[in-house]
Amino acid sequence: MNGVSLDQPRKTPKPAFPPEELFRYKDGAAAVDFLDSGVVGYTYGDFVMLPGHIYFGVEDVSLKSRITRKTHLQLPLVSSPMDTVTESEMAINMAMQGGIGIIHYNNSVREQKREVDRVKRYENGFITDPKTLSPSNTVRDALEIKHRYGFMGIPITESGGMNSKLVGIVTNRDVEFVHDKDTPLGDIMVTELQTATEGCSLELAYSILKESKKGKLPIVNERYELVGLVARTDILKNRDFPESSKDKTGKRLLCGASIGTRMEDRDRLDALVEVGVDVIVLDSSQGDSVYQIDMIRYIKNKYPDLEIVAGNVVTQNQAYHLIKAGADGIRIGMGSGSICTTQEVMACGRAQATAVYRVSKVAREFDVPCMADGGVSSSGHIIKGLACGASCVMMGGMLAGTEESPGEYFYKDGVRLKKYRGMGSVDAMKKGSSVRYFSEDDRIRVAQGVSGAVADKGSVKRFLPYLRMGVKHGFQDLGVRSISELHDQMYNGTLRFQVRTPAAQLEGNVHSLYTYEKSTHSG
Ligand SMILES: NC(=O)C1=CN([C@@H]2O[C@H](COP(=O)(O)OP(=O)(O)OC[C@H]3O[C@@H](n4cnc5c(N)ncnc54)[C@H](O)[C@@H]3O)[C@@H](O)[C@H]2O)C=CC1
Ligand SMILES: O=c1[nH]c(=O)c2[nH+]cn([C@@H]3O[C@H](COP(=O)(O)O)[C@@H](O)[C@H]3O)c2[nH]1
Ligand SMILES: [K+]
Repeated sequence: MNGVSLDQPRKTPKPAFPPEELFRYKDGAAAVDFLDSGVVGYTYGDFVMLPGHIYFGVEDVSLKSRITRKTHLQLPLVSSPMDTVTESEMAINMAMQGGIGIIHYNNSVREQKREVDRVKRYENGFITDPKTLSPSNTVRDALEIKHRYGFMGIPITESGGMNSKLVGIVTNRDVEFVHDKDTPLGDIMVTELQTATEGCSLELAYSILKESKKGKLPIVNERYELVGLVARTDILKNRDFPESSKDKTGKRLLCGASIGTRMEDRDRLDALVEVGVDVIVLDSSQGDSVYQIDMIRYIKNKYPDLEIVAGNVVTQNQAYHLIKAGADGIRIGMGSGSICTTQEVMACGRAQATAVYRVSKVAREFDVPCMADGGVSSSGHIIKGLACGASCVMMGGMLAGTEESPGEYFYKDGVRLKKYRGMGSVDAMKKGSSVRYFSEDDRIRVAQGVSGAVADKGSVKRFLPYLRMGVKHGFQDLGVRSISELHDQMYNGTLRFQVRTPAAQLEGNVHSLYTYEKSTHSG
């Protein structure tokens, strides 16, 4: 043993034992021993992984991964293309934290295009919809904004709105000692303004701010109309996202979007490509169809560089067909989602852990990354999805109750909730997806999902870092420092699993308590 004193920091992470000692005993089972079974399907709750040897800190764990052959992520998390989960706000925040969001298509082409465009144009630091006032607004109005939103530094424009001529700025200092709250802002606003022109880089905007020692820098177009604002405090915030997912330009956030496999989806595709979509997800519960194969070939022919995630699949043959057609990523899951009734209604699907294991094994032969989609309700499930061979994990229900998901919060029985529905629920079909479900003469609607509600989860700005940390701790316990190491250990049998009996599953959860509180994340 290479003795290292306890209070000395370990500079280069190194196990305390050589490999033959580290893995001396074959305890538990290899993935192949149970997940390869053609008879029984297992899912995340059915098993646990046995701990490995810790020889590095959580900060040494890297969660870098891929969603397609060429699309890299810093965090292996993806938000599902559902109309109660992913629009631009979710996608921006997913990408800022190193993951990616897939904009749903239960909307018009114009709406979906606009959402993707918002993500692609987003630049952290540039405020595109700042609160503005006009010269005839009063000090009271300015104080009201400060009271409500907690900030000062309000651009004053002729009309009081954006895209109107900039005439001044009002800061804390200007209103602080004004006794008459009815004083018009036009009387006290600062009119000698330091501005930057539309299209300037964030670096330039920040250097102007630093030099001028101002708090806010209005951005104007060639007609001196206000088009944005840069805040000094964002310089600091900007440093909080060094790991965001960027496209080939290195500047814009990554963004995905889903489409279907009908003729009209080709127009949708063109619109999305126009605004720079990075990943197209072909959204179907049963991906192995001639429709999807035609669509993959069509896309690869028209846009050879556009990355495609095909699916959904749960068998090796399904995956093989889509990979042969040209898929760059595979999405796995049929009936495992929290809102899914597919297995019940269609009698088709597969238990998720077995599906992920079997499909990923084939996709690995072709170097095509897999996404484990659905059935995730804890950080442990994310770790298990990755341990079964997935390169990233897609979530719907986990993210639906966050501030960044579409929809408003409401209260039921004193609990703050947000609506969450399956894309195959009657509710969602009524909104638009019914065209995908029924031919014109088909009057009978067969729903494949339900509509419900999930509890408030706060902001993904806090929730994703919590999930990231939970996953990193899991990797540390397993003794693996990266997803590729996890996969290597799983395939070569070093990573050990164990199936849990129903009693063991109960034991592994909270039990025997009269009451308890469970917090999903701090803050
Ligand atoms: N992952 C899962 O377990 C499930 C997911 N979902 C979600 O629900 C939504 C809809 O899923 P699906 O119903 O599978 O959508 P889909 O668009 O793949 O299929 C709907 C119907 O349209 C048909 N169709 C598709 N393209 C066609 C074409 N070019 N010509 C003629 N017919 C065509 C299909 O065969 C099917 O009968 C998606 O958002 C999906 O992710 C629904 C059920 C299960
Ligand atoms: O059977 C289904 N009927 C539906 O209406 C439906 N809508 C979404 N999905 C799929 O469920 C995934 C999200 O699952 P979770 O909430 O468990 O994360 C999603 O990512 C989808 O794969 C559906 N499945
Ligand atoms: K289900």
